[in-house]
Amino acid sequence: MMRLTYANGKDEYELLGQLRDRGEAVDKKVSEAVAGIIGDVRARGDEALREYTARFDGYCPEDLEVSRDEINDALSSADPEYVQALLSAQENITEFHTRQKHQSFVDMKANGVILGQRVRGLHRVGLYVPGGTAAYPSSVLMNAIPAKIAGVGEIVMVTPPGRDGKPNPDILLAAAICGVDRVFLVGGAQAVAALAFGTGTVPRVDKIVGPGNIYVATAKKLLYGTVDIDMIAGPSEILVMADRSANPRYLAADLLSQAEHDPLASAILLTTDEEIARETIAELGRQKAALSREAIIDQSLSGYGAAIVCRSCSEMVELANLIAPEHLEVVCENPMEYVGKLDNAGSIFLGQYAPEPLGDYFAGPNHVLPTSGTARFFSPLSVDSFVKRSSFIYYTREALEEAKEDIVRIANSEGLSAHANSITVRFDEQAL
Ligand SMILES: NC(=O)c1ccc[n+]([C@@H]2O[C@H](COP(=O)([O-])OP(=O)(O)OC[C@H]3O[C@@H](n4cnc5c(N)ncnc54)[C@H](O)[C@@H]3O)[C@@H](O)[C@H]2O)c1
Ligand SMILES: N[C@H](CO)Cc1c[nH]c[nH+]1
Ligand SMILES: [Zn+2]
Repeated sequence: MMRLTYANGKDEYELLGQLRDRGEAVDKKVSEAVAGIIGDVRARGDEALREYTARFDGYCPEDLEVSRDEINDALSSADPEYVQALLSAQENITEFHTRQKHQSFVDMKANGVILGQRVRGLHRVGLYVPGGTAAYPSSVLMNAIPAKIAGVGEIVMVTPPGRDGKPNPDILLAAAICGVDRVFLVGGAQAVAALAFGTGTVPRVDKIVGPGNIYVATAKKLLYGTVDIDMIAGPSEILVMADRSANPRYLAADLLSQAEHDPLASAILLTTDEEIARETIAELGRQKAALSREAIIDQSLSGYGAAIVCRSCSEMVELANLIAPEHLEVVCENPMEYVGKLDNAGSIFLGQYAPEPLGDYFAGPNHVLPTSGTARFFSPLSVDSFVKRSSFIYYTREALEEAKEDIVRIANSEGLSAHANSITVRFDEQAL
């Protein structure tokens, strides 16, 4: 295995370690500050929420909730072609996620026993949408659509106000399209705390989803348990596997698409062909100079980028499974052959015409994916992320009597005589 660097000189395994650490960076100072904000919002509710909004966002709107009229206006005043693009994306995302839906079931056995599982949407979910340049309408779709399909009772969105105290119109538009129920202009750790505890204004939710900066992510981590959370999404990642059939121009474009997200984003090329590696590196230089986010791209490529020349396709597969990337492109001949071998990736893009941004915006699968190597054990955001299951059991007297001895034996082996008694009391007058 040989490594051609975009800009630095680390070996493959040092790079892997760094990719994981990015997602785990816990800043003690930030944790302390966030714990303080959480405690304050819990104790003082809206008063604290307003104070932090004014301090961190520079302005606190009189009414923290965006009115229904304002949400509807975002839809009526938007560019119709943009609305149509979002509606087309919505259709694909809805179709894909509908396939994920699990039904409740009831199993009625011949002896009168009834067993079942009820699947229901969470009652109320909070959707965090970042402010600033990373406010992505597409992320509103990716969070709200599976929540709707799951049957969530109410979707409450929070997003920081802009410096003018107003919401981002594209975010409001996406909220209107997806049927988000309520929108509040609050952000940061204080918004997460408000959703977790409820304040006079912001209602308490069962689960908080959506990405955010270090303050938001730390608040979600600290409040997990008080409220459920989706995941802590770290900086974006793309890993591309390419053989000699690949086009370096496309490879570079796809790597840059994720590098532009964040200075901590990672863009790595694995290839069996040294010439492809060299040409892709040349293309990266040429294309990035023409893009608007060159400074971010430079930091991302030099910090967490690499082109690695592998001895074989199976070595590429081995390395891909080790890295467990958020996005994995397979730009090889017969890409379908790889699907069953790639165990650790958030989302896999197959062939020359499935570039990563297709998944970010349009194809249908979710773009909220595990990062920093957590694709080893986490899955993409899905309808399952928004449901709760309860099982139920009905037994007849006869069925319980038949099971009695087995249950009592197991209870006694655990030394739990009250458990055993709860069974025998129903059949034995002499029991307690
Ligand atoms: N993985 C994904 O899919 C994805 C998508 C979109 C955005 N993101 C990430 O979301 C993040 C967005 O960050 P952002 O800052 O633009 O928006 P944000 O909404 O996450 O954070 C803004 C809030 O941070 C708080 N804050 C700022 N400085 C603070 C301080 N000193 N102390 C306490 N609180 C403070 C403020 O309350 C402010 O409202 C980026 O890191 C981006 O990479 C990830
Ligand atoms: N690629 C991002 C997740 O890593 C999601 C996104 C939103 N908009 C564009 N891209
Ligand atoms: Zn993206």
